[in-house]
Amino acid sequence: EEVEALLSAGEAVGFKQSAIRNRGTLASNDTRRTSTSAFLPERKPGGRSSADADPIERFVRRVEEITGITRERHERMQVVRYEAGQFYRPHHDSSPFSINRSVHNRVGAGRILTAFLYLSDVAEGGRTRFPKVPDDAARTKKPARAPFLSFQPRRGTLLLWPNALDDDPWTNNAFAEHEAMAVDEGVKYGANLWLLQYPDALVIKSWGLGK
Ligand SMILES: O=C(O)CCC(=O)C(=O)O
Ligand SMILES: [Fe+2]
Repeated sequence: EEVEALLSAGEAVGFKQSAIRNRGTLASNDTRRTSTSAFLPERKPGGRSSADADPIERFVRRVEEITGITRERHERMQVVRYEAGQFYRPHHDSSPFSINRSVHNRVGAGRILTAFLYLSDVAEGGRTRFPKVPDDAARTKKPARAPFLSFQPRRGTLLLWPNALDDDPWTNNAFAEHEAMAVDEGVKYGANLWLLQYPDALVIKSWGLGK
């Protein structure tokens, strides 16, 4: 039900060519990311709807419980869509924050955790792969293949990973680099919920996403 609700919310907003940040400025048509995406409306901290009536509300509460990070520090959810052949090359979800730590004005900065929910099964391709994390189990089974950690999308499965270092939240965890491999067949959907070091209000404002 949560998956269905997130898919319809994405459809309602409409999927657009995903933008990507290049040294702080937004660039679409980037060859590193060919998928489309939709940012869902902000979930107001004061405006908690009933979890019984709102499956997205149930999902958000579960993420709050699991991570201990409440919605003031959630970015707007982003639903992503990949058709066959589409991908997102290796990247880090959190921007480097060294330019001016005192002003939280760069979108994508301070994304300390990523919660990524698969909204569809993908039969072939479309894996989420962490090219800096050796996967010893996979290497033992298939020495020639899959030496790095990767996941096949399964509808309803949540991946949660740390983008920052525990003892220095402004420094990127290099192992958190990841990519969405090209989908071979079918359509892949997922939802990003980025959990922030600071409340999201300033980010939304500076990126022009808010009212
Ligand atoms: O689609 C995936 O498997 C990962 C998506 C992703 O990395 C992102 O949207 O930042
Ligand atoms: Fe990502």
